[in-house]
Amino acid sequence: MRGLGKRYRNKWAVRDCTLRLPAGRVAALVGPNGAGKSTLLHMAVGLLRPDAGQVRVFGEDPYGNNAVLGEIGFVAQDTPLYRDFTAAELVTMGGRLNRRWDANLARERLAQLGIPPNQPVGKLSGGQRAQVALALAMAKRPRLLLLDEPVASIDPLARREFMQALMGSVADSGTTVLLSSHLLADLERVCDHLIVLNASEVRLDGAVDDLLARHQRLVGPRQRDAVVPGVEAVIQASHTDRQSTLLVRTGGPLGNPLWTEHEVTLEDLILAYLAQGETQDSRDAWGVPA
Ligand SMILES: Nc1ncnc2c1ncn2[C@@H]1O[C@H](COP(=O)(O)OP(=O)(O)OP(=O)(O)O)[C@@H](O)[C@H]1O
Repeated sequence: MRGLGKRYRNKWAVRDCTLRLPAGRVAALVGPNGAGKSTLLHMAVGLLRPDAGQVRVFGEDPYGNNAVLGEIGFVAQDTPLYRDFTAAELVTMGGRLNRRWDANLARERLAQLGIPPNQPVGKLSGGQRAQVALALAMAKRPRLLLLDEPVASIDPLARREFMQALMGSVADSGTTVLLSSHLLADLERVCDHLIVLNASEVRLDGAVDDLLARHQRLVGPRQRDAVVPGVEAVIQASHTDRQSTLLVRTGGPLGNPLWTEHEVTLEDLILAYLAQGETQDSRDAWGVPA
């Protein structure tokens, strides 16, 4: 994605987004409600046409491009399916519509999950429907798999099982995965790349290991607006009467005797970048003072 943007009327839902997904990895797309995650995914899968910049999938523009769409699996947030079809019929239909179709994979997954094959999917529970949609997306054996909050409605055991299956499929087939989710603990286990989107813009993008190595929590004597040598940016600061705690981006260890350095977790990092959101526009729209 280069300078990618999408506007609804005069408001940018995604603005100036430049990033590259690492092939064969699982990347997490994280952001608060309304940050622009679904809009970004819809542009990547060719369902929305960008208003600025460009997105390329395997070197091609995905918009209306059937050749490249054959390589992409996508499960939208509301897991849309033809509701009158049974899961078994959908598996058969997938075989007619896709070049590489692993019907056995879909059947095995759905059997293991106890999904009834002969009931219209409209009559399944929301979580069961999500399982059917995910099984179909995996059976397509896509080179790129985009999932918009895939596990939000699935129970914890099935969620763990799905994440493991996802990792297994990446390891076996080299699929590149981008998944949006609010469930940070799940992401911590499976994702090796992170993209944080907030207020329409990419705030953080990189390999999880690198990002964790480049951020630290510093605890030291209370200093408002502290300038600590070697710190590139203060992402989040909190203060008590005596002590300041800073989540910072650094080039490496600081070795500053005033500050103790602590490692951060992926969850710390994500929450710190999410907390940076600007709400002034929203306050203005509601006529509520800051
Ligand atoms: N069809 C549309 N028409 C107008 N505005 C839209 C439309 N779809 C999305 N938006 C706006 O674009 C912004 C981004 O929405 P988007 O659905 O991409 O966010 P999201 O990060 O996926 O949110 P969530 O986590 O709640 O699913 C929001 O401000 C939303 O109100």
